[in-house]
Amino acid sequence: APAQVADGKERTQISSPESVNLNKPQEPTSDLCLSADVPGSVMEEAQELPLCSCRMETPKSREILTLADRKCMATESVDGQLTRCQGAILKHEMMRPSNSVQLLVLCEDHRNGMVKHQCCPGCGFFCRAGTFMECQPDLSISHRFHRACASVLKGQSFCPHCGEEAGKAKEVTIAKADTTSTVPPVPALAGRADSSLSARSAHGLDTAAVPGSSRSPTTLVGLGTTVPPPVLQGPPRETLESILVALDTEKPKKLRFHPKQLYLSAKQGELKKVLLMLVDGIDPNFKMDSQNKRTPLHAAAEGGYKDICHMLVQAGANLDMCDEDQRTPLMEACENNYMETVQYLLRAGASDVEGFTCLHLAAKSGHYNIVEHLLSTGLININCQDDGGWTAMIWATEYKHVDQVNLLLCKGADISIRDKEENICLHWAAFSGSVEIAELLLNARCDLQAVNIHGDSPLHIAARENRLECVTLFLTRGADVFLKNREGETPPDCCSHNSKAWAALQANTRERDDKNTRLSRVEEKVLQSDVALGQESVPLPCVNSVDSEPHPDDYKYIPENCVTSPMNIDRNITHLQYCVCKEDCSTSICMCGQLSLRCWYDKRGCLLPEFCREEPPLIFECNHACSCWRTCKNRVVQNGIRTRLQVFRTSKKGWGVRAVQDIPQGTFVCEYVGEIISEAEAEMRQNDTYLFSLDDKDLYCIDARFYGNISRFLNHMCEPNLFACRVFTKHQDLRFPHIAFFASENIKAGEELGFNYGDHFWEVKSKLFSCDCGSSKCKYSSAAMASLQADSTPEELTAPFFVHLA
Ligand SMILES: C[S@@+](CC[C@H](N)C(=O)[O-])C[C@H]1O[C@@H](n2cnc3c(N)ncnc32)[C@H](O)[C@@H]1O
Repeated sequence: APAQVADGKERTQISSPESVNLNKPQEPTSDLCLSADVPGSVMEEAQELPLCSCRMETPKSREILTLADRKCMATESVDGQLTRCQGAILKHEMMRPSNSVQLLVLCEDHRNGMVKHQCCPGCGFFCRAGTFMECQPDLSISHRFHRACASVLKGQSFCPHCGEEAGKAKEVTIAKADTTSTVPPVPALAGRADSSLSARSAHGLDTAAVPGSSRSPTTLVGLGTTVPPPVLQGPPRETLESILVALDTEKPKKLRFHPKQLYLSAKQGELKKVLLMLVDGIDPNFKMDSQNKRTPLHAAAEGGYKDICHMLVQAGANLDMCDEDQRTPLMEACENNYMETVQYLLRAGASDVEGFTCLHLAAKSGHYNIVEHLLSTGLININCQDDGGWTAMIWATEYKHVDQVNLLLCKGADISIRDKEENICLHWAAFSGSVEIAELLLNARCDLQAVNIHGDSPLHIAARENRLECVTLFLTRGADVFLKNREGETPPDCCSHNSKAWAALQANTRERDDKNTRLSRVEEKVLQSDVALGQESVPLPCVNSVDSEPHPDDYKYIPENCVTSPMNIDRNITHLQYCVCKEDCSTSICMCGQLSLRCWYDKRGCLLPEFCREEPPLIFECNHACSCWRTCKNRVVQNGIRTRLQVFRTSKKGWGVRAVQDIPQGTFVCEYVGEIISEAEAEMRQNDTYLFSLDDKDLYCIDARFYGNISRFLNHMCEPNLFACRVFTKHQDLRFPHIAFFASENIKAGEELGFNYGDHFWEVKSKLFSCDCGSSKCKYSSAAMASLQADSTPEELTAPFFVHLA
């Protein structure tokens, strides 16, 4: 059942469709600015306030020296105008103001400036003339940086040298100093990136330019572009690919960044940093061990940073790399509803994985547009099943995404596909209680009678989950309320008795029972005109309108108890109490009232209203030692069956007995007749189905298995309409009373007759079957007995039981 299936199913809680819409993440656009608007948790994890490294030296690097042509690599920025120093180098140790810019070999003048914090840690350019910010933590030091290069954390700006609040820094302007040589302005990276992207667009890829590409070089500098000067001396329109290739050959061997930073920057949408790191040679396919071996492309796709995805792909990121959860970057974008990123990745050649696919994820997450787009590519199999056998239709159904179910139906999804436990999507609609989806599926001819490996139909599931609307829908569509699963449970057995679903199922069961009864009257077959073969005062027919079972003939009908071995019943007439009434024991002079022969019957032969049914007294009827007439009113049970009864085939309990006429309360209906045997004999009998104990100590009992009358067909009822009394007639041997059944209420013609078999019977038998009396107060249905079963010992299963007087 989905309850069972669902236990095995990976069940990540997701937001409801409503909350998904409300909280729908906006597709972010990458920006060259540091991502101060990245959610706090991500930032905290990733970003620490940087402190400058202006006073650190790094040993010389031969490659850099070659690149720098042994000239100072310092760049002065004066109000956006960049100039290169190119002064002579005395010391080869390299310096830089922060680890986010390239290491530089510097002339003595700039080495001094660096140590005095005159180089901006954000962009790596010197601030020695023009307008810039100055933070002065004490009188002896001043830290210079560009306003736009301030460190940003949680929306607050700080001095990138010391971390002081930038608010405390002041803007200073210093007159333009002489420069040793002037170089042309640094060409904008965006110009090259543009051409690179256009080159890709020729191959059908996204033509989106690097954000900020419209900015002027000055603005870029102001924002702190950190592309190192040597690289920027190339032709202004070269492609990104050529930059990367060039850098790959020219880059210093020692990397300036840890590969983890690429992942974190990709995750935070820091395009500029990503670019810088890629240029610096960081492996775009680096796998984060602490993040399930996810790659930067996973991180960028998860955040919907399409441009970063593009950069990573350009730099060689593998589109179909799976993390430890077998998730691809495309799946990340799908799950988080980033349509543009999904479109980009698909166009870039991303493919879906086997098993749990993007389509499953999008269907589960309720992203209609993504599902629609995935299907529109024609690359995705709409019916693909994941490792639980679940299809996108099943996921959308379980998570109640009605629109998606509709979409999948329109696109031809197969609704008969079974998962690993053989549930179809209608089981899942029942499980989640989505009546709207259930109706859509039924209208699409989904099989209402389909059962899973547990034998559960969708109605079983809806009942178990107390999904009233689904229960009602299924019942109106003709679901079988009597269908038993592998545990022998019908749908009503699956739900708790105070649930609304149970009430609905019960009402339906009765309705169907009534209908069956009405129909049965028409189609009923009379199998035997009289099971008693004329031995009773009234004929007792046997009918069947349920199945093809012939009338029961594996017993001998007897109208009175019999013995098969001597019981030594005391039949001595002198041992009898008797009355001396001269008439019919109804006159005022009747003495029976003073004897134990007290008459409990009214003149119709019914028990008097004051008769205690809960603890019935022994009834002594008048006998052949009495002086009253044979027709006296204290003789009822000994006169045998007078009520019109019928043996009939029930739908679930084998044979039963019903009234053919209305029976007033207190009427004697029939006696439990059979073979009187001892307890020892009963112990040896294999079949204990028809045993009825004659006393509380189980010394003797009646077995109606081989010899019996119509009472052997009376079934158990939790709300019985018969009750049993011990009655003495021709003998008064207290060990061997007659067991007589009287009507405990007014009974209508057609009603089944039954008595309460008692707790002892069900304690033993509930391990083998449950009660099908159908009463709303049933104590022994499978559900009600589940707890009792746990308490019983296995021996009880084999012990014979006796039906006792309740
Ligand atoms: C004394 S017999 C009653 C007649 C029986 N139905 C037959 O076809 O012979 C008792 C057996 O009937 C069945 N039975 C009686 N009452 C039942 C009930 N409420 N629910 C399920 N089975 C019942 C059980 O198999 C029980 O062992």
